[in-house]
Amino acid sequence: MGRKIAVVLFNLGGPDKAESVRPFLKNLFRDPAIITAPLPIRWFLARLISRTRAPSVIKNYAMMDAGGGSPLLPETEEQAAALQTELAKQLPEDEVRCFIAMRYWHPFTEQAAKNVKAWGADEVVLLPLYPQFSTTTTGSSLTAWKKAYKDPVRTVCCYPFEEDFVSAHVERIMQAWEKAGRPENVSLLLSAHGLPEKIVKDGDPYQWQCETMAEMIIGRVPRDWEVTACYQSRVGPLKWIGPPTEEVIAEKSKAGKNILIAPIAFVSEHIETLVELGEEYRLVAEEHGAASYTRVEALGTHPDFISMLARETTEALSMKTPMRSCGGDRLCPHEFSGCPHKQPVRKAGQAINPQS
Ligand SMILES: C=CC1=C(C)c2cc3[nH]c(cc4nc(cc5[nH]c(cc1n2)c(C)c5CCC(=O)O)C(CCC(=O)O)=C4C)c(C)c3C=C
Ligand SMILES: [Fe+2]
Ligand SMILES: [Fe+2]
Repeated sequence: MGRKIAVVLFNLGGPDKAESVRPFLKNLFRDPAIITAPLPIRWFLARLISRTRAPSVIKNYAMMDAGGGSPLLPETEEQAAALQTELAKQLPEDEVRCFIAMRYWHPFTEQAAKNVKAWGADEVVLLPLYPQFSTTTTGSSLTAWKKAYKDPVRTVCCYPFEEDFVSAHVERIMQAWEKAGRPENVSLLLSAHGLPEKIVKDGDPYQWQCETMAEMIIGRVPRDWEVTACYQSRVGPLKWIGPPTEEVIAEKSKAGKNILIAPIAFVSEHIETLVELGEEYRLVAEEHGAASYTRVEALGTHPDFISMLARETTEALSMKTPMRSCGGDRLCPHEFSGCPHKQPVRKAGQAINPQS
């Protein structure tokens, strides 16, 4: 008799309809991983920000073809189904089921934990749909999971340097370039969701992982392309990491470039790709005279991405330690105290090999 293996896919979650936008935002801004202020202040800020932000955000959600809500859940369900099929092939002796655990909207992490328990899993693998580790995303989901599920689990923390993951991105980029008519004078923007600078200064490895991954992509696209890693979706008054995607678009547009823009920290389509990259930033490019503007699609169920997720899962199942990165053990250099691998710690300055 084989094992019952639960693979829990972490994602952010998105409102399912216009009325859910405000409570969804409230959940997000109440999270201490997002706003670090003490509890009463955080709850006050969450109420305030969700109330003031909701009207404009509702308009943006309405621009997508998802009934006033986010397409994130159906997109994640497709990925879960594809991964379950792939894992069934790779682990024919076992029974594998994928569960979705969203952080700020249904199906919530707590519900996913109950479902995993009720199913009677022998093994649980936590697999974030965030390729790069951030304390604000995977870290926050891990905290919520640990509160809800007390039995031992295995965790894949991140996979930003996985060969198939990087090459799937390069394939999507080259396909978009072909579809745009193979223009010359290209400026490729590798855009990731931003973070407040303070979170990175406090040891969050997300920016380092995004930019090291961007270097790997740069090595694989035509040499004459200009490539810039940049950060989108700034929220609130704090200083965020940069350069901001919007500013890079304006600058490259003024120079008459053919802009290709690829999301490198999102693996599915949602408000940040369809509306922000697809609509808002397109207007910025047009306004500043870009020769063309092409949005590269997110990976979705790209077969190489799904088989990479399956491989990470099976590797995690065969490891002696409960936490895995795409490099096996700890990927992040010593200075990133936010890395969830506490042991072993790399010494400062020790070279890393992203592909090892
Ligand atoms: C790479 C993944 C993400 C990081 C890092 C991240 C950090 C982060 N996000 C906010 C605030 C918001 N994010 C919102 C939407 C959103 N964020 C991510 C991913 C990351 N966030 C995704 C996938 C989505 C889309 C969800 C969907 O509904 O489709 C939103 C809601 C939209 C809006 O109001 O603009 C907010 C707010 C902060 C403050 C933050 C780091 C501190
Ligand atoms: Fe976000
Ligand atoms: Fe790490």
